Amino acid sequence: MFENEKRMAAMEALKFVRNDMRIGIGTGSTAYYFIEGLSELVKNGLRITGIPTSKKSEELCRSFNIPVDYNIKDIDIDFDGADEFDPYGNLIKGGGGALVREKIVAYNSREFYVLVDHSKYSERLHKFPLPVEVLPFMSEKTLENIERLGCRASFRDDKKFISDNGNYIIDCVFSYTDPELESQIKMIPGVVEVGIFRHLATKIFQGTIDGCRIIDVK
Ligand SMILES: O=C(CO)[C@H](O)[C@H](O)COP(=O)(O)O
Repeated sequence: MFENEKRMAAMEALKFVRNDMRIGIGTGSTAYYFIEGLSELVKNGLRITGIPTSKKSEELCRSFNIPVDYNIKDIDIDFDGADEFDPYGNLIKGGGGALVREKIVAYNSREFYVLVDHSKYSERLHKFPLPVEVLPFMSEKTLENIERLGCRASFRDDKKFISDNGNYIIDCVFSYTDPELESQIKMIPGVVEVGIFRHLATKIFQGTIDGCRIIDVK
């Protein structure tokens, strides 16, 4: 859905990539367009090092001959998609189950550029269930503890979905996903990471019917 908008967001963001940059490479269908476009630039001589946020994106990079290295201290810009964003640049991420690595890369990047289609915007985060990665150990209790915060929660694909880190994803339906929930959920033992990304995005590239809108996050 909205493939053209996703492609336009990715193409606009690619204009910010320069020689010798170390860049975070996201996960998902919008990130795919970014990786595809990046591979063309690399083919034409651009020198960059990529830090992929999932095994899938790493495989894609390698198949496109995009150099990959995880032993990088400074990441210039991270480019990734999102499931939902609000006017303050708060994000829900993890629809593809890659939230742990995505958050590590975003946190350690000087800039974090988010690539989305128009449908991802909400005045208040409520449309997309909040993904939470949890350890398998006593995960039923972890789910119960998360539900106590006021949501309906379920294991993704009845525990058949296993993250790149060997963990489960719990999808949590809140009537409103208050960004403040990030720290409350993270406090629960067994929780590895929460798909709320606050104070991380620096620019949002939102594909629209006739182009791409760039939002600078204050
Ligand atoms: O967080 C993610 C993966 O864990 C993705 O960035 C998010 O799900 C958006 O994906 P898409 O670009 O396919 O809509």
